[in-house]
Amino acid sequence: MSVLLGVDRLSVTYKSGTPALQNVSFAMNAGEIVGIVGESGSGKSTLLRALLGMLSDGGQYAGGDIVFQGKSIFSHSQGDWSHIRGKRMAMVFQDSGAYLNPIRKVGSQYIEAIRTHFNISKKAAHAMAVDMLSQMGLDEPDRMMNMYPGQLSGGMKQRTAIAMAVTMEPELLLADEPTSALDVTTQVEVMKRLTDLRARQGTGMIIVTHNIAVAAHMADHIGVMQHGALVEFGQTSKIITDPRHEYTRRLLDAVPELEGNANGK
Ligand SMILES: Nc1ncnc2c1ncn2[C@@H]1O[C@H](COP(=O)(O)OP(=O)(O)OP(=O)(O)O)[C@@H](O)[C@H]1O
Repeated sequence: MSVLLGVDRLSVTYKSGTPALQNVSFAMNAGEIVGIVGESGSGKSTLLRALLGMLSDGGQYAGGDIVFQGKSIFSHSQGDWSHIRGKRMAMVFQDSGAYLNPIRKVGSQYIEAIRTHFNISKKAAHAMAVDMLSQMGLDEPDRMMNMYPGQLSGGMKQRTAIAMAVTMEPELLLADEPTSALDVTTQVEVMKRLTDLRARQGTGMIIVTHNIAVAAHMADHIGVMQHGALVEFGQTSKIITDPRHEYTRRLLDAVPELEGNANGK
């Protein structure tokens, strides 16, 4: 398997002085799912934004390197990088669905997004969009294309946003709490669709979640963050059965039903 992403001693600080990432290192292969867990403020969102080259205001790289498909992201020109972003690497947020343009029909914004990356007809883009909406488990995707975002439920909007992000068949999908604003049934459904997508398209994913049980269920590797540091990173089965770090044990203890819980609770 080829290495998709290598993160080497990455550090990020905010102008406020907060060291948000401290010497974070890990690597993942193409088509793998990595789950990143940790408490609020531990640096999970900062990590995803840093990987995408999109630190929020006041954030700056303070050391280290990010190598995506064999090339440091810092060696790309701005233009090349924005092309990579959105096609080979895509991101979805907890409330991505809320960012759909409310005054344009779903279909017209979806088709436009596809055609900025693929030189294809509107008709072909329409077919691609409908196919991906149905793969995300949305009924009547043809009808949805003619609707405005305001006519869709929160779950439908979020699934549409995820569909739009993965239509370009990115090699890496960065997902920041992609389902936490959804009801539990929809969460399970969307997570299942994401694992199906990996099986079908070989999409590598980094999924940030508060919930180590979700990570344990989906991910091949789990990374645990605390105070900006990646305190533990390893194979999911190993992290669950033999956690090295006290903080990981505490996270696992909070989900007693998890199979293989180290303490057997
Ligand atoms: N734009 C910003 N300016 C200044 N400090 C920031 C900014 N964004 C995040 N931080 C700080 O950086 C640290 C890491 O924040 P980050 O949002 O990455 O954590 P997180 O693990 O994603 O938290 P959550 O689970 O609540 O989203 C925190 O101390 C936070 O206060």
